[in-house]
Amino acid sequence: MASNFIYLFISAGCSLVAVNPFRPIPALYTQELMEEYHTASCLQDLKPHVFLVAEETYRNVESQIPPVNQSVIVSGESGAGKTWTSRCLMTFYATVAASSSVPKGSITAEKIEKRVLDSNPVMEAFGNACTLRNSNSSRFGKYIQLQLNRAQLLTGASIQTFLLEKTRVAYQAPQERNFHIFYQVAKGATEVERLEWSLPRGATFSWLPNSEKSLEEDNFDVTRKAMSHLGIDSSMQNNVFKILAGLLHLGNVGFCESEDESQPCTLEAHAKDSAKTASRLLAVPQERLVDVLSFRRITAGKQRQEFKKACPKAESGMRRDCLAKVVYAKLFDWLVAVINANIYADPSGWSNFIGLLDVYGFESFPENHLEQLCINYANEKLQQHFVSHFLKAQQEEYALEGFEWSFINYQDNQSCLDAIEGSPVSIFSLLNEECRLNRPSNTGQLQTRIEVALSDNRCVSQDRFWKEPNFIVSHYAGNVCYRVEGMVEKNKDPVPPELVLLLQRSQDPLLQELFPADASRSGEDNVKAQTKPAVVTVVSKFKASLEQLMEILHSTSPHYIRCIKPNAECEAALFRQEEVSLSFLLLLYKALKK
Ligand SMILES: Nc1ncnc2c1ncn2[C@@H]1O[C@H](COP(=O)(O)OP(=O)(O)OP(=O)(O)O)[C@@H](O)[C@H]1O
Repeated sequence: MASNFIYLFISAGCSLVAVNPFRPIPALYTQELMEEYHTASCLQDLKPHVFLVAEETYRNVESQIPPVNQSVIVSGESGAGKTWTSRCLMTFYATVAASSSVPKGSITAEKIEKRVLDSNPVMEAFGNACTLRNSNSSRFGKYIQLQLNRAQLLTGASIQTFLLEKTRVAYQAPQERNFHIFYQVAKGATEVERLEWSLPRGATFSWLPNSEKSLEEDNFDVTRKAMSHLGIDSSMQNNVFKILAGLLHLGNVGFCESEDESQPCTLEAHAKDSAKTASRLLAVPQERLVDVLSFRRITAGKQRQEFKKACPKAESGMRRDCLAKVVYAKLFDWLVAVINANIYADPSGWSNFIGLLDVYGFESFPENHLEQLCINYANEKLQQHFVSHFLKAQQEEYALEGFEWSFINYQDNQSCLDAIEGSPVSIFSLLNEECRLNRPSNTGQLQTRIEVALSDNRCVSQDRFWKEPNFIVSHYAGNVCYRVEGMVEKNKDPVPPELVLLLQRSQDPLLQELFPADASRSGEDNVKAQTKPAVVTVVSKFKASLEQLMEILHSTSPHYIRCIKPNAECEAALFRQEEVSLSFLLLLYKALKK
């Protein structure tokens, strides 16, 4: 890694491999180099580079040979450089697609490119966090469609996001941090804002761990400026930050164990002030806030009478966390919608697109939950897509060069996908059934059901030495053992209706927009009406959005950029053969089992 060589091609340009140098190499990303790739008469003569993929896709659109629309699928493990690579691609398109052909006096193209690029710092502030593996790790998947008109100019864009890791709002693993935006607000607020949001310097918040780490990402000004460019004015921004400050205070609302089960838990001594501030910032009555955290509503009998039951300490804590998660998730979706509204181009204004997909890589931790199952399922889907195109490109290359070859009869990962999402029975269908039956979840029983129902599928097994109920899925990238405990609850992702009602009645204009009251029903009726919601589970939603994405990808001409992390420590110029070769092994051979 002494040189600046970090890119190489495999398989007839079908896939670019990008090795993360973990140090800035400005010479690799200059305007001049961009220009060189953009104006080259023969792209084949140029060195592999992310700009080469960008230019190739751009020219493919210009050539109008079907499929005209292009997609660039950027993959790799956490910290491998996906976000960096996606940013490079966006910068390239924003530069070349807004070049000389813009008519004098027209600022539309420039405006749109600026907005598209400004979506990055905003999305990263709200959706990225410092983890053990990457100090700016994307905690959501992103597909951005860059829309081009007949003159090949960028006229608009749209962003689709997947599976935000919202649990991070209320729980951060040791040495990890919450989403960047919380630190930006806490560190960057002005003195006036500090007073307004009750954020004195040096204040401590349980949901703001490791704030002493100073990261480049803790730059509030950059986020604010980008939000302004995206049409979010300063009063709306303040509204957003006020809610975030409210969530930080909510995180400090701790409960004491109650000695009498029939009585609610009391607030910890210092938590009273936090509850007061949180309720002020979220514009909800303090007693109501404490009440919904301390009591569960139960409706029973023919008359659907409502009872209140005091929650034990752990449940009150869970309700507090749930409140924060639902607010943050809605806020994130709202932000994406606002960004989309500001970068959107009317369909009559564009004819083709280049889509960039930046999704979380394959995950395997000592303990794996529903989130990892969804992430790894998405990676299986993309792997299947990759393998089919990789082989196609390989065989076309052989044919072109006149090699004699016989068709590779590769074994794809269909049986693994069948195990996860197949019909009539799969892990997803069994999880959904448990949610539908709405019975007290019995993890041992669910493990047995998975074991029996999928006994014919060689991709599913159990770790019999682990006493917790589990199942192992043999993914293309390796075996992952998933913990059954908590999966059904996470799949339901329930939000107690009284929490929603609290937010619907907030006096805060943004919360009112995020949680509109059901106009057909009033007051307490709402609680009863919402006690039996139709269950749309997490896996069903995720599967549906992924299928929609795959449909788009299948309709485009795909290009792959596989980002490689050369060492786990994120050290500059350190290339660990054994770690890299493992990545290559996965990349090149695992998919091609004969
Ligand atoms: N081409 C590059 N040149 C210089 N630095 C790079 C390059 N690619 C990545 N990096 C460095 O590596 C870090 C991690 O990259 P990045 O955040 O893009 O990883 P990622 O694959 O998106 O990770 P995650 O899945 O956790 O979001 C970046 O913050 C940057 O410092």
